[in-house]
Amino acid sequence: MMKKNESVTEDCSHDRTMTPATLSRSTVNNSSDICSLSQRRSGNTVKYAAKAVAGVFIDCFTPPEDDHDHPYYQRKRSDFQQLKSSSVSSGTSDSEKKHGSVRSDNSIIASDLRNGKFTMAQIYKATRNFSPSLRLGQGGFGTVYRGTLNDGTLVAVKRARKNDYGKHMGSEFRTEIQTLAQVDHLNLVKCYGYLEEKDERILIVEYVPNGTLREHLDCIRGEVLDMAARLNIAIDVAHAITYLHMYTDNPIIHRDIKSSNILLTDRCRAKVADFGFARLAADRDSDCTHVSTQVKGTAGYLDPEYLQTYQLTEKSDVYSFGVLLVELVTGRRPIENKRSSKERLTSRWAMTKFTEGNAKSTIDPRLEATTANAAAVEKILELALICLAPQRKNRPNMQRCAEILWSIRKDFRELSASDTCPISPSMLRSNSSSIGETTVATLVP
Ligand SMILES: Nc1ncnc2c1ncn2[C@@H]1O[C@H](COP(=O)(O)OP(=O)(O)OP(=O)(O)O)[C@@H](O)[C@H]1O
Repeated sequence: MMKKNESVTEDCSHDRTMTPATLSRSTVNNSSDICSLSQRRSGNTVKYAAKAVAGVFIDCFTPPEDDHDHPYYQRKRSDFQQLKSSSVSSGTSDSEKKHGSVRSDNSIIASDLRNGKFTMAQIYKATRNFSPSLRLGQGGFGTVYRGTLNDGTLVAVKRARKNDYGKHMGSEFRTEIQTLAQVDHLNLVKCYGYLEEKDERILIVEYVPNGTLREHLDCIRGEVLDMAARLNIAIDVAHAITYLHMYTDNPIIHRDIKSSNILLTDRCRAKVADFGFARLAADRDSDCTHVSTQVKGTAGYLDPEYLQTYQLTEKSDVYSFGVLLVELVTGRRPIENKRSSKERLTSRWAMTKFTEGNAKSTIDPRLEATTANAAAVEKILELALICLAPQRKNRPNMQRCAEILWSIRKDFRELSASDTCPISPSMLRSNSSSIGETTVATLVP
């Protein structure tokens, strides 16, 4: 029996190693983000402010530990039983047996995917031979295409890159499948099926039509997201991560929460994608509080305590979520290399401004200057501050984040309804808190 705090050291031999490709996408293993850690260390007054604030707030944010019965979260796993029980490694050579009842005309419908009754020929048909015109994007795993099934269902077909790192890509593929097979939530991208055939590895997931959150914040897609949409997105993501942490068979740590992994629907609701790095957390029922593992994630989003200790808990996702909240407020990327050194690390910059009582200077200039927006920004940054607490014990859990965001959205809606005047200067200077009983202004040196 493992003692509390004893780490579970897992076999990381299958983990993706650092490659020029992964580095160029800012996805790091270990050392490259140590640098940003030391940057964060130097002169980081925000950390100490965060620590102080988080310390005081800890009581307010101590979650009901065993509240797994929140009515919002429903478990619906039955659809995925087949997926789960299927063997990922089956059928590279025994294709005939595996795909015995594949449709002769190479057509394909959604239930075929779930039942594993499909072949590469059908995938070629659905993607028109992986037509470049259907290419949706490229990531660490490979290239993503839009596909159309015979019943009209649109799907995203993720085709693993074939290269020297095949072995590692294969492990990433399996990680993604095993994780996806467990989850079923409105705010998580659904997995429809997967296929391993010869050197092809194909994952077919729900098609989410409206690009990534990052594309929207960069204004290369759609209209500017207003504050109401940003709050909805934050809440959707909080629900998705809460589900992963609390309502799956085994808790799942996403490990790569970031704006480019948040896909948007036509109505700008969020679905969290890309479980390639996901790691099953320590079993809820065991005494173990963390898993020890090679550091993975994306620069700018990585939990400093995880970087130092290699110990992964759900609170690492909470930290990344804090970075995401700052992105939603500021519109900036977590690391902005072209800015002055004070502004390069967006979270540090925004938290410093917030604790100085100058949250207004961090607001995305594309957002309208209204009192409702200004008030929401104050409260979102306040939540970000505790999510970004250097020590995980001082961070709220995701369920608590969702609750706080509900309350921020409620206040925002009420204020918006009566919001006809632009922001008053005194409002922008105010740094008072509505989270918990305590006023942040009184805690900041
Ligand atoms: N389910 C989907 N529906 C629609 N488009 C998608 C879907 N999944 C991915 N995409 C598109 O394909 C691109 C690449 O996705 P992918 O998940 O492979 O990598 P990524 O998340 O961008 O990068 P990384 O591998 O570094 O996390 C995305 O940026 C998005 O534009």
